[in-house]
Amino acid sequence: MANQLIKICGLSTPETLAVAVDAGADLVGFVHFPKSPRHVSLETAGKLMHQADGKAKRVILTVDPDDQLLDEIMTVARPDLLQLHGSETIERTKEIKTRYNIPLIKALGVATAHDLVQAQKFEGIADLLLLDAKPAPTSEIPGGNGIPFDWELLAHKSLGPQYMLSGGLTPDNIDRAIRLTHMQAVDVSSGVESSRGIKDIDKIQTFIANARAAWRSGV
Ligand SMILES: O=C(O)c1ccccc1N[C@@H]1O[C@H](COP(=O)(O)O)[C@@H](O)[C@H]1O
Repeated sequence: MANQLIKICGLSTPETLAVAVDAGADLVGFVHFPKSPRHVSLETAGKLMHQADGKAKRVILTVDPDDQLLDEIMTVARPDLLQLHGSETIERTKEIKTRYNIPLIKALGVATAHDLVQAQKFEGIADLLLLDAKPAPTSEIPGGNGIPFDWELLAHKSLGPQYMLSGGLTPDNIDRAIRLTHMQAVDVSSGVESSRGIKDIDKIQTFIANARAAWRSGV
């Protein structure tokens, strides 16, 4: 994979997937979590994955999956990477890595500097550590809520290339987010939608162009 990574998550149609891939997304994500407005069945995910084969790395996002679901994901959808976006512990993450031997993205909620210390404990266990805002207590879903956390927490850190920034990123704020945090990997879902769960072609293209421009300018 490239040094700088852009992941477009929550894709659910062939048209928007094609736009993301053509615009240069490095990773494309499919959400398999029934409470999400972006949920796709594993059969649909499998078809979308086939479409993106060889063009972008394909990610299935799940929340606290048990082994039965993971077995199904590996057989039916066959992703390149698995995103764990629940409260999977270090032990559970290690167990999944050992059992399935697949690159893992582990999402970690951030609200304070202490959360970054907690996130660092997953270094070397998951392949990418996705820093996301913590969901509101009333939220139905643990991510994909379009909420940013305080990027100033990352401003004077030099986190390695295994860290990925997410949470409330948009085409309008991605330049500032990259300049402030110096992150080399970013992930977006809500910020490239016209309404909840509906991806917007222009926003996908602009997000990717703006992220690449920020990195090109030397941050
Ligand atoms: O997108 C979802 O519906 C979703 C559901 C359950 C867990 C995570 C989900 N999305 C991920 O959340 C982050 C941030 O998203 P946003 O850009 O703030 O909307 C991102 O990694 C999505 O992949």
